[in-house]
Amino acid sequence: MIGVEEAIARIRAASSALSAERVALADARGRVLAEDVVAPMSLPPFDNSAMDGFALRANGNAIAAGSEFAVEGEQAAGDVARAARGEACEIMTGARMPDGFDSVVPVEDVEVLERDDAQRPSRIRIKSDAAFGQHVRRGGEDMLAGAVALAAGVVLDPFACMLLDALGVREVAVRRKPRVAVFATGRELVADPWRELASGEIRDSNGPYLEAKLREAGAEVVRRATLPDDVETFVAAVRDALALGVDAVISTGAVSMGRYDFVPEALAMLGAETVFHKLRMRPGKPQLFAILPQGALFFGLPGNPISTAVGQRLLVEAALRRMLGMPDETRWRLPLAEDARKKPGNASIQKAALRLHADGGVRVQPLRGQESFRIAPLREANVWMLLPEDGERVSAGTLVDVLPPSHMQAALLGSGT
Ligand SMILES: Nc1nc2c(c(=O)[nH]1)N[C@H]1C(S)=C(S)[C@@H](COP(=O)(O)OP(=O)(O)OC[C@H]3O[C@@H](n4cnc5c(N)ncnc54)[C@H](O)[C@@H]3O)O[C@H]1N2
Ligand code: MOO
Ligand SMILES: [Mg+2]
Repeated sequence: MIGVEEAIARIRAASSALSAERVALADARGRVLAEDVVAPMSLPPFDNSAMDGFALRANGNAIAAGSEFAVEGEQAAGDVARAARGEACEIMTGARMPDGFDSVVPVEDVEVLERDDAQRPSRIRIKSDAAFGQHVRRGGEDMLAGAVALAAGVVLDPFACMLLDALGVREVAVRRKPRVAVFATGRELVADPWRELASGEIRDSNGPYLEAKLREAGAEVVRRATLPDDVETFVAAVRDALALGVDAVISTGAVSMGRYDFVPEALAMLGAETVFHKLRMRPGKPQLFAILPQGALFFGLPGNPISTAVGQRLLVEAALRRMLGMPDETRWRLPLAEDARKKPGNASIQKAALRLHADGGVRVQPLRGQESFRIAPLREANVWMLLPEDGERVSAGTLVDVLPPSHMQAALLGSGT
């Protein structure tokens, strides 16, 4: 039996970046850049005023309080470049600096001495010393044309899109979304939320959970179904999914030791190569990973809801990140808020909550109810923590691995198709 890190390493080795496609920036939110974006222009594009006030020519010198200037004309945001004339020019925030002007005095730091017939200031006195170049936003100060604006592998979240919109980038090369199929197995499962449960039945919660999390992680769920405990039906469903050209098939249930745990048999029938089955990890021990004949990946996640959730987060997301050309994830290392218990000999992945403490530090709080059937503690959870194989107690204050919420790494990935 292999450990968690070896399992992740094997999954990464089996996953490669998908092809790129060009899409309009407006449709690219949440997608992952496949190529660096080079800034086609500088930001700001031209020297402009940061304040409403008066543009002056300081010519490299400070301007003393009490200095007076004749004002000629005005320059508003949107006005074209203007040739230098006069000693001062009325200027608005965002307006292009007129040629030859280099400093701006805000309107509130100015006394208007005279006005023209249209009641516009024609002579001003500045109230306090002004520094050369003040309140001017220089062209290219934020970003220079030709600089790498965003690197390949970056998620186009709203911050990234704000930059690209400002740069006038119309189209970007992004990775194709991984296409996945999700099959929840078990004849006890009821997919239709309107149907009354018969004796022995439960609702399918893994299927909708996986669909939501896979989308959030950047995948497109092209098929999702609830299947009975029947190997032939399962094999047929996987073949149909492969015919749709999926990159991965993800199932839940039927990977343990029960009479109806048929997934290993189905994989043999499909001619798949099983890379691992069972990990030194709790919960989620019977995780299965295989490669289907056409190269699609197969994840057999154990049926208990928490085992499914940790398999998706720890294993499936490692593959999706490679497919999307994203950097492999780096875990956070944070101190435990209190002692945590675990079984020796197995890594333990636990429901946990990052909490901000009065001292300003963030600590990882292990939550009550770690059993793999318990989903109610997830109401409090915001991360998973991963404790090492050795030992049965990890004491408060120890730095532990934390898997951050995937949306914090993957931003708004796949919030719709
Ligand atoms: N004799 C042994 N029995 C079990 C072992 C073992 O080592 N020896 N391992 C246990 C562990 S650990 C796990 S995890 C589970 C894994 O079971 P399976 O992957 O075979 O899953 P099922 O048997 O189909 O279901 C397990 C459990 O989860 C519920 N379930 C399944 N699918 C869903 C779903 N879509 N939504 C909600 N709940 C679901 C199912 O009803 C069962 O209660 O095996 C242990 N047994
Ligand atoms: O490994 Mo199972 O997932 O403990 O419940
Ligand atoms: Mg079972």
